[in-house]
Amino acid sequence: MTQDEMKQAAAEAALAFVEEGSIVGVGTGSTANHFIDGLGRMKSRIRGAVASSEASAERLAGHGIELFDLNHVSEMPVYVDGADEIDASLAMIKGGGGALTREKIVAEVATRFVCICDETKQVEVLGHYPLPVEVIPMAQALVARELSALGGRPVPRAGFVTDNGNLILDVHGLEIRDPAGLETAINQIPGVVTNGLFARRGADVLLLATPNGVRKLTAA
Ligand SMILES: O=C[C@H](O)[C@H](O)[C@H](O)COP(=O)(O)O
Repeated sequence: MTQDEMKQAAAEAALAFVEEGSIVGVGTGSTANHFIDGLGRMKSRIRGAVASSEASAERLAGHGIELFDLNHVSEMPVYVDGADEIDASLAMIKGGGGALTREKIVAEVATRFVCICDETKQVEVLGHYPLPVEVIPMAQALVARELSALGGRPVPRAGFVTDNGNLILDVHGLEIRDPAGLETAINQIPGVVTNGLFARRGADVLLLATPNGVRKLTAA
């Protein structure tokens, strides 16, 4: 089974978490794309979706799924998205595709966060995958210095601009023993929009695809 087939299997399993007549929170990335395609097949059974990126909005619209402005949505039973790394407590690193800020906003409104991953994303300690930090451009040098002081090696993502018009610093070399603490600490740096740690609000359910099927894990 290829990695992409595993991503698809996790995404298909997440369709069971979609409630009839609801507005669905939709993530970004190659795994979320499989979920969007599945959602397209059941579009008559949902009201619509809130997208976490321009790319996902375009794919959802391509399936004829109605898009809702988050400002007009007060109830969203589920948010479904992939991750770059996930640990046993279901804390994650996200933002490999640069969509971390909108993902965190949409996820916050949802009652339940369902993470869809292939087994390569599961780790004991977060941080091998570089941690993305979205930064307001004029603060880039300041934020880079502060991230270095926290023990990381920030590298600007060359030629990349987020959907919000900002930059991404990918922070290498972190061994993240306290994900919620580091999430808060980085978000305190002036000029940081948000960082890719999803620990204060991690996943509630992990659908982890393996060659032997999809395992369901829930947060303790
Ligand atoms: O910004 C992108 C997101 O956080 C993605 O959910 C994450 O990078 C995982 O992407 P993929 O499903 O393509 O591995």
